[in-house]
Amino acid sequence: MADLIQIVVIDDNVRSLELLSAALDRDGIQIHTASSPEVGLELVRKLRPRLVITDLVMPRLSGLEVLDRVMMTDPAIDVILMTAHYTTETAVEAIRNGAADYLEKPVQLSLLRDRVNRLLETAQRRQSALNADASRPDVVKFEGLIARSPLMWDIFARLQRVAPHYRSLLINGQTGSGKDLLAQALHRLSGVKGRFVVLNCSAVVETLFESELFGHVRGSFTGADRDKTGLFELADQGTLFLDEIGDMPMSTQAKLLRAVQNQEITRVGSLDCRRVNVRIIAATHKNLPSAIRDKVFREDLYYRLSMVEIVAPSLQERMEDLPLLVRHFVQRFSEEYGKPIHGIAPRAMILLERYTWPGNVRELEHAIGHACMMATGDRIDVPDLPERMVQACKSWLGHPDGIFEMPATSHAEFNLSNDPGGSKLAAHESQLIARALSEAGGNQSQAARRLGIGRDAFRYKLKKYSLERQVDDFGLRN
Ligand SMILES: Nc1ncnc2c1ncn2[C@@H]1O[C@H](COP(=O)(O)OP(=O)(O)OP(=O)(O)O)[C@@H](O)[C@H]1O
Repeated sequence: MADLIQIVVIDDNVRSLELLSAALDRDGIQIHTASSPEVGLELVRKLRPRLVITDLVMPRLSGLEVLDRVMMTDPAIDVILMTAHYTTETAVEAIRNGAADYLEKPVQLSLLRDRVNRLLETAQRRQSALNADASRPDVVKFEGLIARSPLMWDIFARLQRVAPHYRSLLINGQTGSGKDLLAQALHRLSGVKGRFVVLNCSAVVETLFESELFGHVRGSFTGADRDKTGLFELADQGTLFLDEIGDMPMSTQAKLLRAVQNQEITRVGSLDCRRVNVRIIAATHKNLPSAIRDKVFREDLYYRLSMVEIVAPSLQERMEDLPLLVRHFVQRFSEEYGKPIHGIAPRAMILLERYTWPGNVRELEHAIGHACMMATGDRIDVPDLPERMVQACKSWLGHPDGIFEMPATSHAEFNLSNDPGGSKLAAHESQLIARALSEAGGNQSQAARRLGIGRDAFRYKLKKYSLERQVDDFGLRN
């Protein structure tokens, strides 16, 4: 039988304890209650529960102190705080300090059940994504984002935590790293009823910014031949995503700040204020603190937006996600183009692993799209990849046509239908390296040449697959 999930509930109001326990009671869960924070913390130390739900205001020890002590005991434990005095600021602050969620009292029991189930489910899926068979797309997907790296699953957990509470949020990350997908995920997770409205700030002419954001009335400027609804109004009760916020002119930044703070807008050429209820997600690949120093970005707007900041990691920082992303894009494009492409030749996969991906996932998506279009057989090979990448790779390999000289089929087969995320490829690659070394009698330069890769690349692979001992067995020969 699977282990029961342990939950500790702490509240000095016994009636409230009973209600919460009854609401959460279901198969697979064991609930422990404590009517004082001290007893609750003792239970936490003894049981190491999956989740702690605690009241914020209690005699002797507040919920925030309980949160602190639980984090010290085991930061992996999720803590939900409950308070009768909910504000966005305190919620965000508590989440910054490590809380998993922050609920208003009296707690709506269906909402509590929903949030608890989501937390438990994400923890479970994170575990599955990090472990074993990551080839199942449902296991390695979170709101449309594919990942198995701990870095990304930490971000997914943060998204889930802040989504119900944030009013404005900043996503920072290199171009093509998935900022747009993260913003969409946040919008969906926030549960707001309104639309997800996007403005790409780098695509708007300076003079039209205000009218885009706030709308205008007919006749307010040359060309304004009818009333126009601005994006703030379109996003009412929903989310406004301001992509490339670093490209917004200073004059518009001041007006944006006012609109975000007051949740009020005025159409250009009108005197009427309109109330709106809009959440703002801003994204940029720029370094905003340095833009503030250069006086092209307002500090007050930055602080407002970065109340919560999410950093999207580059693909280089999470290369363990590469095989999954390759699989995903090959599947997508082979369906799109109606071609029976089932995999990628090992030497092409090696090239993808060695490339530095300055354009991140978008560049990978384009590379695989290109390769699927070019492929003549049932799998992608090096010549199918964009020429620019192959050229870049040739120069690192130090042997102009080395990668082409490697056998395309021999030892390794990256097959989409049965390879769980590249582990098989790695095993084959390590065999290939070991064999080349043995055939070259332990001479690394020769073995590298046989494989058509540079010495540094060869050394890196030796280290990666812990094959250095094999070199020692031959004695060091170069
Ligand atoms: N984790 C992921 N799983 C699947 N697809 C992804 C992932 N991350 C990014 N993509 C895809 O890569 C492409 C680029 O992603 P996205 O537009 O979200 O990046 P971005 O950081 O917003 O880029 P830019 O800075 O240029 O606006 C999109 O087609 C997106 O679907």
